[in-house]
Amino acid sequence: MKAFITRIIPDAGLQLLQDAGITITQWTEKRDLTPEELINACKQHDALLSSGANNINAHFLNECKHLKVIALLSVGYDNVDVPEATRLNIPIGNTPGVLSGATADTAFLLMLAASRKAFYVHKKILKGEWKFFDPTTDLGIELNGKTLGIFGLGKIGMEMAKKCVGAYNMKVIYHNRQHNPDAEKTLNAVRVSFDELLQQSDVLSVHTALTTETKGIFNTTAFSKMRPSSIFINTARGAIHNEEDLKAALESGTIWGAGLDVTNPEPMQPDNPLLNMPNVAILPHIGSATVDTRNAMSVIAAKNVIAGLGGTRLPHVVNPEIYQDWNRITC
Ligand SMILES: NC(=O)c1ccc[n+]([C@@H]2O[C@H](COP(=O)([O-])OP(=O)(O)OC[C@H]3O[C@@H](n4cnc5c(N)ncnc54)[C@H](O)[C@@H]3O)[C@@H](O)[C@H]2O)c1
Ligand SMILES: O=C(O)[C@H](O)CO
Repeated sequence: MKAFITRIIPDAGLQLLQDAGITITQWTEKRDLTPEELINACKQHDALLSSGANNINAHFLNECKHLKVIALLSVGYDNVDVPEATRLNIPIGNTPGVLSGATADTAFLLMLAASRKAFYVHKKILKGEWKFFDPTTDLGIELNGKTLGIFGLGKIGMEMAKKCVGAYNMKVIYHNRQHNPDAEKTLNAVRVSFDELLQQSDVLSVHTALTTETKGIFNTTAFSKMRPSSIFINTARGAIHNEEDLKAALESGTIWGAGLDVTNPEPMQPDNPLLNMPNVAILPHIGSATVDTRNAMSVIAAKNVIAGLGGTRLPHVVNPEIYQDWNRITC
């Protein structure tokens, strides 16, 4: 059995695949594969282990319907046409849970960096302007006792909420499809409507998946309901906010600041004005990028590949409905 891997992954995952007797090809170039290159590579393999950068759309899936499994090295799967994969009986695996702490750390880092204009004043040092800290424009704001609003209180949102309560005794409100009884019990979190989340948050942190419902939901209308002193954080997916509307809200003082680990499109271009705004902190989608977390993700992804190639249920499957009728699985 042969697996194609679209980026360099940690040895922990590679070792598991090799121990299972799977022949591996890894894409090691510093650029992403083109769609055609990905299809051509997958035609020679039985399984795909994919970074979030690949567009697993209906065209790809129909060209590569022989694949026994597609294991993502991510928890998000908005880059995959899941209904089409399900129709073609291709199990899709992801890596939930193990990256929640690291991604919440990234949201926390961005919150703090935006609140103290840290990236902006750091750039002043690089420009030889250490002495020119301007108390009329460069002062930050504090977070102690402020209200944290979480949009999408799942695994990562919960980790972010815990950190903010622990560090700054922040009050937690959230907007979610369902109640989160754990957060309500342990953090006194209060579930609110979307409008209340916008109106009451001092820091609003986005932790939902990108779906048709959440795409572009943070637009001019949403920003106009937020507090002028508020900070918008997005570590989920760039397309959940409208970048032009965010820029306008920051320029006009409709909101105070922003921290982004995800942009739309990615990569963000170096001349993007957001990169030079004082109250904005931007990172290049590094949410899960720690040695420990990437090791753990590679192990889950490898286990998903091994299960898929063995014709058994993936430990972490996005489309479990394909297992409703086991006879439909072709091994
Ligand atoms: N920056 C990064 O590197 C990075 C790393 C990991 C995950 N992510 C993103 O974070 C997302 C969340 O990951 P998670 O593990 O916390 O997922 P999760 O499923 O545990 O949590 C998502 C929560 O959002 C809620 N939700 C979904 N749609 C909603 C809607 N329309 N309105 C309100 N709530 C809604 C869900 O009910 C759930 O509670 C992923 O889908 C991924 O896109 C980014
Ligand atoms: O969804 C995820 O896990 C991250 O964004 C990594 O791509």
